[in-house]
Amino acid sequence: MSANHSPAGPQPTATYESAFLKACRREPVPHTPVWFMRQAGRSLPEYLKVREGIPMLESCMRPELVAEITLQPVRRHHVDAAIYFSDIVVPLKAIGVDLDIKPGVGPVVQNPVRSRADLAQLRDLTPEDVWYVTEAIGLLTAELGETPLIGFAGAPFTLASYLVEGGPSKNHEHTKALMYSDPQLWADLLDRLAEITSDFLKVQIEAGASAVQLFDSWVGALAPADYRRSVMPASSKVFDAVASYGVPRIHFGVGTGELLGLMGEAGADVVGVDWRVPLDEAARRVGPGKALQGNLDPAVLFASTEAVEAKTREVLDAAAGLEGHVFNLGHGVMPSMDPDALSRLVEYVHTQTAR
Ligand SMILES: Cc1c2[nH]c(c1CCC(=O)O)Cc1[nH]c(c(CCC(=O)O)c1C)Cc1[nH]c(c(CCC(=O)O)c1C)Cc1[nH]c(c(C)c1CCC(=O)O)C2
Repeated sequence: MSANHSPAGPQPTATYESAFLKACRREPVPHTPVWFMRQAGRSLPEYLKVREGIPMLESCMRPELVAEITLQPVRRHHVDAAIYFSDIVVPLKAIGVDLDIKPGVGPVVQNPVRSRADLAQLRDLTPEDVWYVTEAIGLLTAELGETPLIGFAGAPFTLASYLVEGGPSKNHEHTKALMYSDPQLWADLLDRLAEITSDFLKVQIEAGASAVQLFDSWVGALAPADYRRSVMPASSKVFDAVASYGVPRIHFGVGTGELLGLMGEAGADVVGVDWRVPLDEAARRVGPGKALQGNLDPAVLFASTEAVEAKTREVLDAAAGLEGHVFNLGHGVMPSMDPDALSRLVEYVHTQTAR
């Protein structure tokens, strides 16, 4: 376990004093820190080159390749944080769930989880199951210097959605059917996923990740009362499980305008906001004591440089009164984006917010 991340609490280091971690802790920053969800990936020619012929899940299990792909956007865009290259289904694959990531589709699960007997697929995760994560993070922290590394995991609801549907889904119909018709099985499934997710995040923090993001990408499909009753206990369990490490915990979902307060309450230090709610309004919904992350509409990156700057200015203006702000897109980088536009955006935010 690295000295930086002992349960006794983080020690002051150059990484600890980075703009990204300061913003997460709601401390004054030299400039607004920037990173992008899905910053590593198909928008970068250097990514396409090193991934050539290697299936997605296999690439997540090769430490040198993971380190290289994670570093690519840091070198190119000068973002303020790296995000560990992996996928939300990696811990499920690691415990033996029969699944694959199909290009252009996403995660596909061979035997969807729909009955109590299906829960047997979900055994505990051990650090040995994901040895490559520990090894890759070791390589990364050595290379990254003071740039913090963000670890991540899928949140119980979003993982459950893939497991129950068997693949990507628009309406989450099997998932919601299970949640409403068998609340006990649903609660047991989410609790199981919370355990696996907690253990997966602990591996990443103990290897050297200085922050974690819990992706609940699809939870915006739920009404607040259902979120509170059927999802929040499992997400809270994950945040509680890693609280003692003292690293910032970020929580993000898409279409979560009505859930922002509850997602903060679940135990996040930083609440991620998509592009649908301006950050000043998001801050009112989340309440005091939390930093916010976001929230430029990713599609803006397809517009002219002037339009990108004008829309970015709107985000920065709405963020002016926040306790802490990490600049990001409202969702991930898309494969067809121009990487140069992303590099220019990082520089624009840095120069506009230099203090
Ligand atoms: C829902 C979700 C998934 N995976 C993830 C989420 C949550 C974030 C979000 O809301 O976008 C998380 C994820 N997946 C990936 C990362 C890498 C780190 C980063 O942000 O830079 C992260 C953080 C790599 C990836 N994960 C995936 C790719 C693309 C596959 C490839 O490059 O061959 C990458 C770079 C595959 C994947 N995996 C998933 C989808 C929907 C897809 C896209 C399928 C496709 O369009 O081909 C599931």
